Amino acid sequence: MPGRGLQVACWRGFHCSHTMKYHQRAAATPRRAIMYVPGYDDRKANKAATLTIDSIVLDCEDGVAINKKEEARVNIPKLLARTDFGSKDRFIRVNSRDTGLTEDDVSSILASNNLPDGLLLPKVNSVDDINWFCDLAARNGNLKSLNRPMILGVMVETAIAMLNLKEITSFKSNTFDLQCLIFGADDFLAEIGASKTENAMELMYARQHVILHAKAFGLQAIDMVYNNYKDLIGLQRQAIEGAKMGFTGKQVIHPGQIDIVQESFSPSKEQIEWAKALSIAFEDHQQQGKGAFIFRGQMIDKPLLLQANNILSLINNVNGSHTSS
Ligand SMILES: CC(=O)SCCNC(=O)CCNC(=O)[C@H](O)C(C)(C)COP(=O)(O)OP(=O)(O)OC[C@H]1O[C@@H](n2cnc3c(N)ncnc32)[C@H](O)[C@@H]1OP(=O)(O)O
Ligand SMILES: O=CC(=O)O
Ligand SMILES: [Mg+2]
Repeated sequence: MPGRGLQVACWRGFHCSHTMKYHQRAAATPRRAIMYVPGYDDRKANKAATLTIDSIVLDCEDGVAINKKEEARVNIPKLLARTDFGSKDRFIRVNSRDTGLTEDDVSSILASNNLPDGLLLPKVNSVDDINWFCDLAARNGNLKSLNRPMILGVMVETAIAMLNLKEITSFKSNTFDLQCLIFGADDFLAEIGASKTENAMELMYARQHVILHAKAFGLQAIDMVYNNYKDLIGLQRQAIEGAKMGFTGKQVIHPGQIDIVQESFSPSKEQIEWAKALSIAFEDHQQQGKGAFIFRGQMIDKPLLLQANNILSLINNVNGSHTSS
């Protein structure tokens, strides 16, 4: 798994040191693009295995018709057993609590010896939904066989979830490691009765709200799906916008979206060069006793160093995940 050693170490550190702050627990594993693959669809799963992507989500939820739910939940453990997905993070998205289908998903998927790296819980409305799911999984699943906590991604896609984000993002558990907060924009639009516009201005507040809470609690923030999968220019515009806003990755639905999204969430060569040069200049000026100085025509002080550090740690994580694959 990409960066798995570091990730486990971080988690252990989190539970050993109660003084560690939330913002220090962010996962080192890059999840720039996470792609949904319907859980019953072997052809798409086999295709996904050949692609260069950070994470895949084997889906039991909305990518799967109601009459295919059983097929998906039975097929996914078999897929995990026989398919080499390389260094990709393998998530499973179960059905949400309100559907009454989660219990069957959990007993089929987590009773298997072929567990995924992580689980996505959709349509979470409150921390109670997460506690309910974790209890269910602990009772019915094979989680004790893992020598690490199960990674958890929580999808927020309702108005009430937005109001409850603080308690949702502060969720902690011994068996689950909440790492990602994922914005389900399509369900959110339906819930609030809005229509998607070209520049998605109707979603700006919710997107920022998700980023704010994810970052306050050290979680990865994953941006919305771009449905018009043949429009690569629009995809790139929205992906770059999301990256600039502070999202760490984006959900994708088609292989054609992967490269653009992963590139949009990776620092450019120019940014890396800038960050390295700035770090050196900052250190030199610190030694001269200067907290603020001019670098390439701009005033630099500590916040700019922290921004440069973000770029350097992202590229380290991306490179680390590729060398360990
Ligand atoms: C709001 C939400 O919840 S989003 C999540 C729920 N939605 C989904 O999961 C949708 C996932 N995506 C898909 O099902 C499909 O990409 C569709 C329906 C959008 C388009 O399907 P198609 O028209 O069949 O795609 P297309 O013919 O362009 O596929 C090209 C190749 O990519 C593969 N492919 C397409 N989508 C995927 C995918 N999601 N994962 C893996 N492979 C895929 C196809 O199998 C095909 O490969 P192959 O011919 O070598 O086997
Ligand atoms: O599940 C994703 C969404 O956009 O809704
Ligand atoms: Mg949804």
